[in-house]
Amino acid sequence: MYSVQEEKELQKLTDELLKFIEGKDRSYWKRLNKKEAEELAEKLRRVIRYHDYKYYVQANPVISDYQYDKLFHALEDLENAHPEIVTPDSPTQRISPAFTGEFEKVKHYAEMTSLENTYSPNDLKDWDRRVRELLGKETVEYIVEPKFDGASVELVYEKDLLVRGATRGDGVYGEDITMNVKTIKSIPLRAPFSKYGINLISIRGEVIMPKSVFKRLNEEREKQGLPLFANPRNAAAGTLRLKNPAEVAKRGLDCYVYQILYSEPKKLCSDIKTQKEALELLSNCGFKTPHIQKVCKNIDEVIETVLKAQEERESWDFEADGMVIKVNDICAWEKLGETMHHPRWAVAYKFPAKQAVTKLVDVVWQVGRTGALTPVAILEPVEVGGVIVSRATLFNPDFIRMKDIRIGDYVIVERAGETIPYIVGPVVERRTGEEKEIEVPKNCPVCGAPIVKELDEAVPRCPNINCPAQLKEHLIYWGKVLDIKGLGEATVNQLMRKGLVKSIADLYYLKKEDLLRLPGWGLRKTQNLLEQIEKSKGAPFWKKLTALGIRHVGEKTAQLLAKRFRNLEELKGVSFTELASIPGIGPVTATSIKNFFKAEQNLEMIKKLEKAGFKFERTEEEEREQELPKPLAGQNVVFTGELGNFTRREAQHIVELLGGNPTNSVTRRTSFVVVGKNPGSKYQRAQKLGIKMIHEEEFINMLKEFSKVNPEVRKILEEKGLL
Ligand SMILES: NC(=O)c1ccc[n+]([C@@H]2O[C@H](COP(=O)([O-])OP(=O)(O)OC[C@H]3O[C@@H](n4cnc5c(N)ncnc54)[C@H](O)[C@@H]3O)[C@@H](O)[C@H]2O)c1
Ligand SMILES: [Zn+2]
Repeated sequence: MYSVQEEKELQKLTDELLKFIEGKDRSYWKRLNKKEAEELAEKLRRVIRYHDYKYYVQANPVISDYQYDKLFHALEDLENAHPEIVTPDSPTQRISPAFTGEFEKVKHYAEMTSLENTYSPNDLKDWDRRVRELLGKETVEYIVEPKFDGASVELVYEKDLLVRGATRGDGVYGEDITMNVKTIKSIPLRAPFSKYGINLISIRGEVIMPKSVFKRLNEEREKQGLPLFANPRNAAAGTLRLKNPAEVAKRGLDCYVYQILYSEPKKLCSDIKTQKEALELLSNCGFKTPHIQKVCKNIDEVIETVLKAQEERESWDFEADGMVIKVNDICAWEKLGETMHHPRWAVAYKFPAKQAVTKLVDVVWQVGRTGALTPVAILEPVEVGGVIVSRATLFNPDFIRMKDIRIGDYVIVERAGETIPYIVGPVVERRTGEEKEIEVPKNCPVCGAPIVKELDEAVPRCPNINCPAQLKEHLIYWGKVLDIKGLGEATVNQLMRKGLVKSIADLYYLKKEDLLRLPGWGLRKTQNLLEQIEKSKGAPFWKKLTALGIRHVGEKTAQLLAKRFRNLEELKGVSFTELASIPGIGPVTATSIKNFFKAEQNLEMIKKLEKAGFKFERTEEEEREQELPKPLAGQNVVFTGELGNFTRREAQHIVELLGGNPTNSVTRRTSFVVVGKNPGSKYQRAQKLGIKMIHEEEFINMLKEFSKVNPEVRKILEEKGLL
């Protein structure tokens, strides 16, 4: 959507505007003439739209919320001072659209607006005064709830059944994410609304990722060398947009609901009179509602409540970025109405950001267990929300480039709950000219191997399989893939600690005497391990390739490669272009393979392995199989539904044996679809695309025919009693 050049320019404009609007108020905006006001407004709109895109669509904001709100308020004030310059597409006139384009658009039952933000008790008093004036009342009763920091959703129930879940989108239209929403355990699939005389109801809530879950997810991602989520909100929003509901289900999302948007035949105001009553109804129907929902008789009590919550929020298991104050009387909502952007009957009180400014002294690069290099900022120690912070993550080099962070800069550090402290950005105004650019090291800080970059990732990596930072992981993986019993984590730890294994190849030079000297190692155990290691020399070529742990070369890819190349020499010798053009490989995997063989350390290890008799070449059995006819060669086969005679994995394996390519999704390139019992959405998709479909029986008949030429397949069919 935005080119790198445009992004740079917009970042620069953002900084200029933030500086420019600082300390300016309504009286200043009033003094501008129409042309000046228009020009300034257009600039503000451009940067706000850009930050909306980063925040809502990419879930990757590049300025703090506080800075964003400053820009937004400036635009609001400017437009208020010059009503004639307002355009219908101004961000103040509508909720920023957040459509990925990957889901179907649906219209909400009622508009899902945003909230007005306030930052101090005084702001709240002003807001209360306006509410009382508009309602013509001495005092107004409010209700205070946490402001959950997640992704807003609309849930629709018809005759007690959950029929739809949608994102907020642009407030009027959202995206249909029903499949994903259904995987969230705290959202009931059936809720007894009919007991309360409701046939149809649309409710609003927030899907969040609990802090504890978020922490685990990021730890997991770090292990896998995947980019980390900056905070639970991004993680929740990102998860809801996954295309695979099974993956969503694994992520441990939670949901709190806090508003009835629409219901029938029971109506808001006439039947459901207060927000408190609405929350109780939702709770009685089995939903999670805010754990704080305090009714306050006036604004002073509200202020007391929000300040108390501000103290306690660290102990909540979800992230909240403030509290929401609503007029309790629902009939008053209509009287107060709303702007294009937010209701007048509710307001958010934002907790002060846990931010601080300090000096970036240095950047060190950490090598993760998968070889990923992560830049870590070394800071002059500073207190952020009650904790002393001296290190913060800079995520990856792209992040550093995007924000133009330099060594010696004063930087804004933010910490949100369980989140690792991170750098929001530099304080450009405080630059002296002495700052230095941050460079990605050319060599691994742990082992010295030249650093490589994969095509699809922002992370630089150390490609050396024997890099001390990675060796342990690789040894365990090696043992697992080659089925070396006894080479588990405990043994690997022992071998590494005693210095017996400094490289994978060392496994094949282990001596009986050395092992016997290890605590707890008798003759049996020692012999077993040595035998297992010896046996691994006879593993198929494709398994040996898998064991190398080259990024993007899992079992399937390794099998492809082993079919194409007889040995490692052939694979090493092939050009990038040729490698990348093999179906199922592509440029990303090809780059990764080439990178692997670029590291001297890896080549040396392979030599050492071969010297010990561990040969990277096809076994006789693999050669024989290679010569069998491949009747499904070049065909992409998809399975849907349950098969009676095979597991999904078995069926896919048979297709592979016959030279075919089992894939998981139906596209125009699919050759045919095998349909089992209760087929899923792939069935409809195949129908729509006019792809050939066969039933399991036909599939088996086909296999019977092929088994005449392929003994492997014959063996499987015989074992299953199908021949
Ligand atoms: N940093 C950036 O680049 C950037 C960009 C765009 C937006 N933002 C931030 O997002 C804000 C706008 O986002 P927004 O429109 O989602 O508004 P918001 O997050 O400030 O507040 C409104 C949201 O609060 C949620 N909410 C949580 N608990 C609630 C409760 N109990 N009752 C009612 N609503 C509740 C709702 O989903 C609602 O959409 C901005 O003010 C800014 O802080 C930041
Ligand atoms: Zn290294």
